Amino acid sequence: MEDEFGFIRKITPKQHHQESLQEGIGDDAAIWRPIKDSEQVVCLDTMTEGVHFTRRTMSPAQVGHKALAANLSDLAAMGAVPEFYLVSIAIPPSWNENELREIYEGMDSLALQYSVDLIGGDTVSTEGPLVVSVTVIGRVENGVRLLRKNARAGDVVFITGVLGESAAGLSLLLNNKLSDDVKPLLAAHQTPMPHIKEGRLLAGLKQRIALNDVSDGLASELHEIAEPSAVSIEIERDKLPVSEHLEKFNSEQQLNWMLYGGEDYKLAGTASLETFEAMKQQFEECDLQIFQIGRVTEKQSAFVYITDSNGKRALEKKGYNHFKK
Ligand SMILES: Nc1ncnc2c1ncn2[C@@H]1O[C@H](COP(=O)(O)OP(=O)(O)O)[C@@H](O)[C@H]1O
Ligand SMILES: Cc1ncc(C[n+]2csc(CCOP(=O)(O)OP(=O)(O)O)c2C)c(N)n1
Ligand SMILES: [Mg+2]
Ligand SMILES: [Mg+2]
Ligand SMILES: [Mg+2]
Repeated sequence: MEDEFGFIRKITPKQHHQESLQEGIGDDAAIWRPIKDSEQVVCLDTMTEGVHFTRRTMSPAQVGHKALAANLSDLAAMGAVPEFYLVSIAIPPSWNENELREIYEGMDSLALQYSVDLIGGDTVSTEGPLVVSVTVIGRVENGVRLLRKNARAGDVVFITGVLGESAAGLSLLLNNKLSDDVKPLLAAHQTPMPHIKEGRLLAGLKQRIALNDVSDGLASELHEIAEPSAVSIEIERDKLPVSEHLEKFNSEQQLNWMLYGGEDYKLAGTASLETFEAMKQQFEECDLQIFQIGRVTEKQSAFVYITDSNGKRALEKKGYNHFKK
């Protein structure tokens, strides 16, 4: 690596897509003009080598893709349109300049699909593992609040896609079981696509909807809705859609990945039956998936249950947890 200034020059975009951008990379900070009648939405997620990826599980371009995708997924869970992103990267000596460029290429090609502009960041060296933090900024129409606390008794619980593929992909990568037929599972882990379009459809309904993206696993995300909403949630085992790519694994393994695997980046939420019917119709028209998997109940607060042929049991708030291993 020559020096950080040369590196920054190389990763600076030659053009931008958001007309609201006034000043991007190159000064002390970026400036943009918020669009009328909309509110700003912002979030940040980090990927650390050894925790979120290893050299064996992900290529540099995939690390870049996924770091941005995980953030876009949080904007999707707020129903927002993504506009800008910033990247902080802490670089150990073991990563060369080509690999770092590939990380940015991975981000860039995903960013292009949503016309999201890179407008800043920070570059530092470290003796620790590689750490990439991405901040994304977006907008949502005034007053749209797809909040975790919005669930109410009687609501339908839904998800916008199948779950468990990413965890299955990770398991195959870690156990070196790589054949052509598992490629979709590897892709689910390495290059997940955020459900921006789904989030925008949900925002467009202008109804009360509780929403969360699935980063830590369905069980954990449903608790994150149940707790602030002070409701309980019951899902049905038989209603959880099983990915065709998971069919060859046994039912217990499938369920474990679906409930606790995480990094699916699909959306999970609740809405009234009436809103859900409207949702279903719009998703169908756009050829997008949505599945009803359960109901919100009012009994005891903040429990999540699953029912199957053996009856009903409580689901722990288990899933990926950085401080419990
Ligand atoms: N270190 C931190 N400092 C400040 N806020 C944080 C920090 N970590 C997480 N948060 C905030 O806590 C909330 C939950 O974060 P998190 O569980 O990471 O959500 P998600 O799974 O959607 O990424 C978010 O509002 C996030 O911005
Ligand atoms: C090598 C490796 N081991 C384990 C995992 C699994 N994993 C790491 S972090 C994580 C959860 C999601 O990351 P987090 O930082 O909690 O994102 P957030 O919930 O803030 O979006 C999972 C399932 C992985 N991706 N790679
Ligand atoms: Mg987070
Ligand atoms: Mg989230
Ligand atoms: Mg998490």
